[in-house]
Amino acid sequence: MASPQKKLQGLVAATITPMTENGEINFSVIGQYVDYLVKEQGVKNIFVNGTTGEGLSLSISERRLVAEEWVTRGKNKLDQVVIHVGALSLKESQELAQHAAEIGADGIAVIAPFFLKPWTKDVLINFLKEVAAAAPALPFYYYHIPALTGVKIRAEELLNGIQDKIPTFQGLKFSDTDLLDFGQCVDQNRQQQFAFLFGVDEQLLSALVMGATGAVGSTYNYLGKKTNQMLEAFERKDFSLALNYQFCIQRFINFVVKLGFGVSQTKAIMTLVSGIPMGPPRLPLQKASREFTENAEAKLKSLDFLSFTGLKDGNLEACS
Ligand SMILES: CC(=O)N[C@@H]([C@@H](O)[C@H](O)[C@H](O)CO)[C@@H](O)CC(=O)C(=O)O
Repeated sequence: MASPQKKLQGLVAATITPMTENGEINFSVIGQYVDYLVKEQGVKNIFVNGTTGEGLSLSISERRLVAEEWVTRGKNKLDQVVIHVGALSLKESQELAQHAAEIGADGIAVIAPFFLKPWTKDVLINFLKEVAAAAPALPFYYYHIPALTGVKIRAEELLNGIQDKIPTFQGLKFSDTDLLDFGQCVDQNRQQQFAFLFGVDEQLLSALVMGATGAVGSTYNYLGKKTNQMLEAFERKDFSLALNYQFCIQRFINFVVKLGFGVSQTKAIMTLVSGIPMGPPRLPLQKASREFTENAEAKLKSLDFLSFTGLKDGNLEACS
């Protein structure tokens, strides 16, 4: 089992769950997917069964199998595999947490239950604590994504004294645009060694300034290399170059957001960029349209984000 002291940092790809055309999980491409992330994108951490992975649309047995496959295929290749084990049922969440520990995952993350919701910090902490206790040797991350869960308890409030209640608490995955809340999470916990993982890829540079120690996101599946260049520029304090990279990434995200962007579109883009078939999403999501994919491809080419395009000369938007 992985050491709880190993801090999760840098880019973490929120993995897609590959599916076949008839909606079954396509386990056969996960090994290839690991190699692609490591070799082509320079991304060595993954976040499995989260939003991008359609974790809440999978059955519990599917989630167990997907987690197992990523851990097995990632062995000696990936640095860390974090499994999202959030569920509406505390029992299911605990089962998944225990399973993650058994298979040798490096950490677990949990979202707030979003149907019958916790309305106060203390109730949410009690839920998270019960899940974390099912995997007492695994680092625990709270996955804050209020726009999707509808649970608006501020992360700053939640983090106040959290390690007294959840000794394995190791960090926050913050998928929200409230940089006041995020900044205060960092500022008020400077004495702790928490990981502060930002989850809004198009705003990562601002979060780095606020003290983010890493990032979890869908675009790191196919823009990991570009984003790593931004992280390197930031690390070297070349802020102007870092901003160039962020703007370039924003140009792409802004473009696809206007077309309608979500998990289905992420699957289509990843298939296009990596050549690995990600398949359709599961209902209630709908497959991305052909028109979306064609437009996204043209934009990727114009930004020189597709390594095989060879269009450099004509490419006005390409980043430095
Ligand atoms: C709402 C959503 O899906 N947000 C993404 C972002 O990576 C997002 O796709 C990106 O910032 C583009 O908007 C991640 O925060 C989700 C994520 O990390 C996950 O799949 O668990």
